[in-house]
Amino acid sequence: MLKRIDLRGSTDIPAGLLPRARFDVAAALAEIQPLLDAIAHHGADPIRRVTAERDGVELDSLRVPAEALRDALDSLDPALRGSLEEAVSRVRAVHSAQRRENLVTEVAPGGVVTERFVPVRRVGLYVPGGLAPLASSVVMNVVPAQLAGVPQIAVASPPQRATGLPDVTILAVCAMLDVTEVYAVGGPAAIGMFAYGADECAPVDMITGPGNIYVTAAKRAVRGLVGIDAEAGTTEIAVLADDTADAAHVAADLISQAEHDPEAASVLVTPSAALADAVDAEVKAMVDEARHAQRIRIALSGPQSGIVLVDDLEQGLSVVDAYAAEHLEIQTEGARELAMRVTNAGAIFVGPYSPVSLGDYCAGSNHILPTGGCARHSSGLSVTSFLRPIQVIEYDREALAAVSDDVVRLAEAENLPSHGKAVTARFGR
Ligand SMILES: NC(=O)c1ccc[n+]([C@@H]2O[C@H](COP(=O)([O-])OP(=O)(O)OC[C@H]3O[C@@H](n4cnc5c(N)ncnc54)[C@H](O)[C@@H]3O)[C@@H](O)[C@H]2O)c1
Ligand SMILES: N[C@H](CO)Cc1c[nH]c[nH+]1
Ligand SMILES: [Zn+2]
Repeated sequence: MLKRIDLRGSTDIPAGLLPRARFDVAAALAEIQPLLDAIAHHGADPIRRVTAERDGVELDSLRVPAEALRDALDSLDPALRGSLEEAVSRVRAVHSAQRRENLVTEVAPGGVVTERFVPVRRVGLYVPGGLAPLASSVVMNVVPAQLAGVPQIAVASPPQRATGLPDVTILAVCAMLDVTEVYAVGGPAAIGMFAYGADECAPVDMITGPGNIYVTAAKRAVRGLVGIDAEAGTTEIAVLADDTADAAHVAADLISQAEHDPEAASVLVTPSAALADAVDAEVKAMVDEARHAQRIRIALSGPQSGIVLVDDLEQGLSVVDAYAAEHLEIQTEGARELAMRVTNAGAIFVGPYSPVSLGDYCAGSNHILPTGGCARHSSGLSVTSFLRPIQVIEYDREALAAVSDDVVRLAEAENLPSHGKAVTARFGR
């Protein structure tokens, strides 16, 4: 089911040889740009129209009423509530450590630069709810935003056909975390609503959260007007494994992420042809038993998935760095040491007992992670995603005088003498 790419004997890793989806974010952007333009010009009407067409829901108000949030929490199964609370407490533990104190540096006597970490004022958090209602993505979005001190938090998630509201567990988690501003809007329409404002929803300053390729494209389109986190699009897993790995575990992990989307990518990188054969056999046996067998089969047999054969773990490391997966599992001898040498990955899962699905819910790490190679330059969602460092510069007379000749010389070198004069004017020169 998984195609083979044989890189053994290659000295370089041509990007075109690595498994990637054919339909990319740029192509999706062309499809949804007219919807974004319509929302920018006409507000809620195009949102109502696309929601009726695609989600089968005629929206009256975009906003979820407060009583629906309360009812959802009241009806939440106690065991599920306990598991959600466990997830929240682990995510809070890890993310609390990311909070930042002001940094004060005395650059020279009397010359101080203070770096203040200021939270974004208003954020729109997207929670997927198309193929699966990702209540855990409420936790992964809201907890870091709250710890950063963001004063206004709005959440959007697609309405479900049966209720006309977002999934009931998603609503319950919003209520659990004291989020009261929730919208029954999904996909690129939600991103447009957050960016431009519509009806009751005032425009936000930043949009975060995962979603399908159209959500990702919409985030790319509005970037600049608003801030965004990484492009956290269609799920990917890469597993770097040698013959110490358990083929059944590797297969289960590849399948777990393929379950998200027919476009999801599952890639095994291994120097062991025997492991490759064993994983392939396990995958074939397991897929038929899976609840979402059809979706998984499409994902695993698509051009975005496959098994890459390498000479050794060193070449494997180069391949996974070039691929820059959202999730990278390392199931090899000396896995921790290898993990510390990886430079490009959204998150790294080390050893036989750290599967990606642990990180999806309960590791304490964040599951909103960069996809499509964006892990080369972006990172997963964190408290710092919601904080902007603002530098405050404060020099006294003596400190400015001490460095004035340098400023004048540097300004002259750039043919900007008035810059120098703005300093010397303070000393009657
Ligand atoms: N990278 C990450 O951090 C991460 C985390 C969790 C999930 N994910 C990914 O999130 C995605 C969730 O996708 P999903 O589809 O299940 O839910 P979704 O909520 O992202 O998208 C569904 C919504 O999009 C709308 N929509 C779909 N196509 C559209 C189009 N062409 N124009 C306008 N609206 C459109 C639907 O009507 C619906 O409202 C999956 O691909 C999953 O792999 C990524
Ligand atoms: N694996 C997803 C990130 O790509 C996150 C998730 C949420 N629920 C289950 N999984
Ligand atoms: Zn997952």
